[in-house]
Amino acid sequence: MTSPILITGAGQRIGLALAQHYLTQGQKVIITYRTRHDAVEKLAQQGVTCIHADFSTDAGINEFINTLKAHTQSLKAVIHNASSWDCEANNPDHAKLFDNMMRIHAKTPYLINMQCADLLLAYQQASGAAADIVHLTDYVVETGSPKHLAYAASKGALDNLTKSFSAKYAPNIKVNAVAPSLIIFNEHDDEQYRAKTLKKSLMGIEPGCQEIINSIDLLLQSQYITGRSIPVDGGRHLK
Ligand SMILES: NC(=O)C1=CN([C@@H]2O[C@H](COP(=O)(O)OP(=O)(O)OC[C@H]3O[C@@H](n4cnc5c(N)ncnc54)[C@H](OP(=O)(O)O)[C@@H]3O)[C@@H](O)[C@H]2O)C=CC1
Ligand SMILES: Nc1nc2c(c(=O)[nH]1)N=C([C@H](O)[C@@H](O)CO)CN2
Repeated sequence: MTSPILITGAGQRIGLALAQHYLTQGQKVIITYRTRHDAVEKLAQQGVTCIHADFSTDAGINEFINTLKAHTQSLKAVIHNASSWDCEANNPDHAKLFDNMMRIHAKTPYLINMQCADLLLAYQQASGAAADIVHLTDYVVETGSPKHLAYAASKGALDNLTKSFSAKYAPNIKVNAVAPSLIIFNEHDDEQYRAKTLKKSLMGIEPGCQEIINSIDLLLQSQYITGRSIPVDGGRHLK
């Protein structure tokens, strides 16, 4: 049984780099995308199962889960990558912002993990190896964020779900998190913001997606690590 790896929000940036990495390794890959970027077309041409999913409503989450189950009977891993880095300054309706952050960063992974565990168990029973769930959280789980309060709280909820799901699903499914700080800038980030951000870590670099790929590969290759969060933050906690 060649069980696929599911990566959510893989139409661009880190999720796309992950999809390309596992595709190159000959691994079956399923991705979700919200916007059909050109990169999604290319992934589809390369044999990746690309499922449209908008996790901004409960119905959208449930629709995706039903579509996923129509595409596969097993999963080697689920990588919860889909995310929206929204701030209070740009979202005056704070109640709506809070709901949106919690839905994309906590409710979506929660419902997928609750309703798709059977697919992960099918992989474990066929292979004898534990399946994997990986949550992409954020360094701000440790510190909070005065400019992204709802975002940070929702990533904190996802960090806590890592511990709960690890205990719930062990030993057949391992559940871990990767907690990045700066990995890649956004195109609209100006020079002042980039310079300020680079100074926040000891390493002082924009490391790129390979750092996340390396961290997730470590988790997928382990048969022992579970319930943990790998910080990928350039020593920001010591600055
Ligand atoms: N980039 C960085 O430096 C850092 C990243 N992280 C975390 O790493 C992960 C990947 O980061 P990055 O690649 O920058 O992520 P992006 O900001 O590029 O978002 C990834 C994808 O999530 C999708 N998405 C957003 N909202 C929804 C939704 N409601 N329904 C479905 N899909 C949605 C987006 O779709 P669309 O293409 O339609 O917009 C996008 O393609 C995220 O979890 C992020 O929080 C943490 C710290 C630093
Ligand atoms: N979904 C996203 N989450 C985050 C992003 C991003 O671009 N998309 N970027 C960051 C920053 O790089 C931050 O870690 C450093 O300023 C945080 N989360």
